[in-house]
Amino acid sequence: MTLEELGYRPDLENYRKSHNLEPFMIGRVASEHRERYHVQSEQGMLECELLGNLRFSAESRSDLPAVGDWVAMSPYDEGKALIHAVLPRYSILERQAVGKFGEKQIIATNIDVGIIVLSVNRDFNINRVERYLTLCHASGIEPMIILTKTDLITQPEVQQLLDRIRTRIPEVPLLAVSNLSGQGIDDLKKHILKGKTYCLLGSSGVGKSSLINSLSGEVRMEIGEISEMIDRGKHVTTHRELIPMVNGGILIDNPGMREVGITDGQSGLESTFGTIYALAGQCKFTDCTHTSEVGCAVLEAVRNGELDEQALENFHKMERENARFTTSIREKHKKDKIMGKMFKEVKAHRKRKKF
Ligand SMILES: Nc1nc2c(ncn2[C@@H]2O[C@H](COP(=O)(O)OP(=O)(O)OP(=O)(O)O)[C@@H](O)[C@H]2O)c(=O)[nH]1
Ligand SMILES: [Zn+2]
Repeated sequence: MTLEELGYRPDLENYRKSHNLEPFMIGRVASEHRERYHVQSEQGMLECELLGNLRFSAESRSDLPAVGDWVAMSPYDEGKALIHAVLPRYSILERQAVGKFGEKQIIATNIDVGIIVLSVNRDFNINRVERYLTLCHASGIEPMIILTKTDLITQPEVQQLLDRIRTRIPEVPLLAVSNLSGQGIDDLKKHILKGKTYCLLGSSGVGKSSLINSLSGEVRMEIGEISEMIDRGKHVTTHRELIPMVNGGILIDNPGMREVGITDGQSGLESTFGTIYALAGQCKFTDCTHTSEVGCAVLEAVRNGELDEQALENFHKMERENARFTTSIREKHKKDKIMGKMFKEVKAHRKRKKF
């Protein structure tokens, strides 16, 4: 695969040139496991480790390579290379780190489009779509919405559901498909573009794996598993999370991606709830919370049917979660600072006492 086919862009090449990275080989991280990486390059899949310098200069885990990253490498053995640098990311999908309150964990980077998936049956839930939408907006990812399993209901019913989504979310591309009958799949394929990177966001069981099969550019036994010739011709199966799609698109699918979204504190509310923010400008009080105030333009819009009440409820809920998350980050930074100060004092004390 050429770098362009992997999604390489002119701005990345410019960065490479202006930062003396021309002698290095460029590749894209396809999987990561305990600081060992599989990197897709024009020479095939390489097994990579970090150059010591890169690890020691990293201030946090997010400075280390993640799936989707473009990296500069130097090969040192057949099929092996050292990673020297991570090129700048144009989008980052992250979530609150499990068990570490207030800390973030990168799931994947350099994604162009987030395909938000919901199905016509049990999973039909516009609040959840708004959550994924907010996540996309906060991450620098362009959203699109796919309603799946349309074969389970009649065409007018499908249209009704699409209309319900449309009234709440007016501007995001919206399509309906069935993985079973294939209806709408050709239309969806037209939205997949060469060199663009996609990810699928949605609850378990909405049909993400089936969509990957429908949109996958190659015949595969099991998604993400491929055989590669590495280690001097030894044939091994590696887990790969950059999946070729139709028309030359690239799909990132990794375990973290399947868990992202629902409880993550993220900003980006302004983009998802643009209508509410616009209305808020007309509220009587500048610090209006849009809950019970007199002269609240948002509540007025709900009363006269301009704004969906559920959208406002969802907004309030997400806003509260976001506030909690922001507070926990602030507390963590404060704690880190206190710990740092204590550490310094102990060091100075030891120096004075010479032990
Ligand atoms: N009727 C119908 N069933 C579908 C369609 N797409 C997927 N399914 C079924 O829905 C179930 C879940 O589909 P998956 O593709 O595994 O869903 P998923 O989102 O990948 O689920 P996770 O792997 O748990 O995240 C399977 O039994 C599929 O056969 C569809 O368009 N129509
Ligand atoms: Zn208000």
